[in-house]
Amino acid sequence: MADSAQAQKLVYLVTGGCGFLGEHVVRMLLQREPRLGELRVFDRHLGPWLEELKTGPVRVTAIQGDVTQAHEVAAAVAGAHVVIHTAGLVDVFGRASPETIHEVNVQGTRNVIEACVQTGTRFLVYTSSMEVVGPNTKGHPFYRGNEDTPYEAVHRHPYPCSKALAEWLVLEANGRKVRGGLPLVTCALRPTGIYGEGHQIMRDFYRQGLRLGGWLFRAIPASVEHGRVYVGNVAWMHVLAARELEQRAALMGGQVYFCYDGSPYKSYEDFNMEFLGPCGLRLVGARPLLPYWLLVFLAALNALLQWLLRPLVLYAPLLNPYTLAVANTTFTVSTDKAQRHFGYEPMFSWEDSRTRTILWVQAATGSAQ
Ligand SMILES: NC(=O)C1=CN([C@@H]2O[C@H](COP(=O)(O)OP(=O)(O)OC[C@H]3O[C@@H](n4cnc5c(N)ncnc54)[C@H](O)[C@@H]3O)[C@@H](O)[C@H]2O)C=CC1
Ligand SMILES: C[C@H](CCCC(C)(C)O)[C@H]1CC[C@H]2[C@@H]3[C@H](O)CC4=CC(=O)CC[C@]4(C)[C@H]3CC[C@]12C
Repeated sequence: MADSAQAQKLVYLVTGGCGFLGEHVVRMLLQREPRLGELRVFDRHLGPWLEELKTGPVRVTAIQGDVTQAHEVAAAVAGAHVVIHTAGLVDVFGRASPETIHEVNVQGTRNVIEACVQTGTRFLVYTSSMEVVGPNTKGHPFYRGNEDTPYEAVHRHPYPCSKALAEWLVLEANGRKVRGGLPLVTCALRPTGIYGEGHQIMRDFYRQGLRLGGWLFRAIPASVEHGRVYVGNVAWMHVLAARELEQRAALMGGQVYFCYDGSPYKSYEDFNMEFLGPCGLRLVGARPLLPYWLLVFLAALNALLQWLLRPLVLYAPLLNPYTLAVANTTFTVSTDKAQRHFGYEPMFSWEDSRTRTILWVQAATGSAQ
């Protein structure tokens, strides 16, 4: 990546490259990174769609592996110029144990950092989350906040705890000497709730609506705003950050960036209706149909049932005390830090993002009208 080697082809590694975000990062790199010579896609579960990418001009190497296994990570990282670490266990529903979440998100990230240090890879972009900041357990609103907005970040749930610790590890590793003696340069990107093609929870809401005869029932007041960002823009931000890390190492190294775009500020449910509405669903109620205390009770009941049934069956509904608290607490970002530090502008307008997502929901659910 030095001046004398402008034409040098680079090796990128994307961990979690077959996930919702990871697939978009992989495709974005292939479309928008002209210096890409080889793209390594590392995931526990490889997607069949990778095969079609292997016929293009860039060498695409699919690596089935587990980030919790240090030797597998080190083998994948060896010889890579840049690592984009998106692999993670995204679980706020109690499907996995706290230990497993920690193992994948924290130990997995530690393994990636150590592999960079041991093998001489200098540039690491980490997919963090808004959840490392909040919403906190006290339900304090974070209204149009930026990376410097003071906020009492208090974590109890295993997922935000693990993301916060992993992010800290990544930022703390900035400046460590890698093999060969040069410094590691790291940064962390913090998406808010990501939406777009491949968003499984959106599909779950659609199916839930169908089961209820095409109706969804408002549970959260429309005044509670929830930050959302389109997956294509999050992917683009990763690609740009990775590209600029060397030239702007002093500015970007050790920094965090919220992921943002022109998506409107709305409640979680009203935002989802931007896509589910055109697919035939209706949201009933200008105000929540159930009193909040009843939702709290139902969420607690779900948590109790999950605990009681665990020896027999996995019961993991969308509503639990944690998801209710997140959905019911305003958390929106307003920042231009990524633009100032590495020239990020959203690649997709809100209209494009909306259209693409609607087309995906329609195709994924066979709901085109
Ligand atoms: N979905 C969202 O709204 C947000 C996600 N994030 C972060 O973005 C990243 C990607 O999330 P999504 O794409 O939504 O999740 P996802 O579950 O679709 O993708 C995660 C990928 O990581 C892989 N993976 C999981 N455990 C692994 C392991 N032990 N070894 C190797 N690969 C493993 C999975 O197979 C999957 O392909 C995660 O780090 C998550 O914390 C951050 C903010 C919001
Ligand atoms: C599933 C929740 C909505 C259910 C509300 C109910 C039961 C009342 O209808 C989702 C509300 C907010 C979501 C989370 C948020 O977008 C932030 C996230 C960031 C991440 O890093 C991972 C995903 C998530 C925790 C996301 C998960 C679903 C919600 C809790």
